[in-house]
Amino acid sequence: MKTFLVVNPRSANGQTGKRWAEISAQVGRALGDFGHGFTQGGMDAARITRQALLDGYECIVAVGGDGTLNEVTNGFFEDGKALNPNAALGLIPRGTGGDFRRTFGWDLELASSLERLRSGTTEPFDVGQLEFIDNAGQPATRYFANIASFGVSAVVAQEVNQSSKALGGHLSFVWGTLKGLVKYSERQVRLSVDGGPEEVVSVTAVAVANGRYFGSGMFVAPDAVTHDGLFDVTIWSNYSLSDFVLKSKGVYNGSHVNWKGTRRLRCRTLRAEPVDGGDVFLDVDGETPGRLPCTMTLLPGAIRLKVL
Ligand SMILES: Nc1ncnc2c1ncn2[C@@H]1O[C@H](COP(=O)(O)OP(=O)(O)OP(=O)(O)O)[C@@H](O)[C@H]1O
Repeated sequence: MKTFLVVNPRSANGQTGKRWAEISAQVGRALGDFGHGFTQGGMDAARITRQALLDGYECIVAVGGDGTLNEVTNGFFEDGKALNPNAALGLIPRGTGGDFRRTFGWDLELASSLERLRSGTTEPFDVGQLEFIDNAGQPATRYFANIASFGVSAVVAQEVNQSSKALGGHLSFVWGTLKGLVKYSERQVRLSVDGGPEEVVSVTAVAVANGRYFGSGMFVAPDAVTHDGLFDVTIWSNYSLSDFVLKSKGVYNGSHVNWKGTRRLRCRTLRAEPVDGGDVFLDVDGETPGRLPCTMTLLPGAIRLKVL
């Protein structure tokens, strides 16, 4: 498989760029010839990915955090269709949050990533398609690899992305979660799943999950599978700052699914709009591109994923 690496030099707090000579030498020893491009800013990874696929590369590897993985995933699609459904997405995780890799139990060691990339194994990979209102107020489409959510999670993501993440992934998110919960007030949102009847739910956060973790290790969708053709949706209602502080362990070990305010369902599409017309923001694989109303649609096995 012709391999191309999309490298975010700023990921892992700039360590990826600083250590690139060393990383690329190891990649070359493991894979032989490979192409690569450095990202320069927002959505650059998608542009580079699209070009690499058009140039005939069959395996595109995101070298960065969940944000880079999201942008690379976006680059696999044009006009709602995969450019090459047989092309594979790979990951050399270099992020601070690292939620996507946790679903698969992948560590941060370069040697284990290279073992995955060297193996010929791929599996079908479901991708989420999100139609929403972007930060400029325009209708937009974005794809997601891991989890799209709305409610307090987006306020937390905004807090975390504005910080330097110098505390490291976990502490940055714990601090961001506390600040987000102080700022956020519960919102009423009209939901409809798989085109069924509308229902108004009280939203602390709603996570529409392909993978299992968000918020730097919160085990929000413990049973999600990235090739089962379904979103796992977790709805958190009427949780307060004190719930999260006093019972935070449950969010990280998955036992929150048994709490009174947690509800779960599975679906292929979900539509959401705020009841009172105010802004409810979105968190898409850790980025905050806009707000509701939105429609999320699962594209089953839309591309392939490099696994061991
Ligand atoms: N050259 C660059 N300079 C500054 N920002 C960049 C550059 N290239 C990409 N970006 C931005 O970096 C963000 C993605 O960062 P990424 O997720 O890879 O790393 P991270 O923040 O360390 O990890 P994580 O998301 O897992 O916490 C995106 O918002 C992207 O637009």
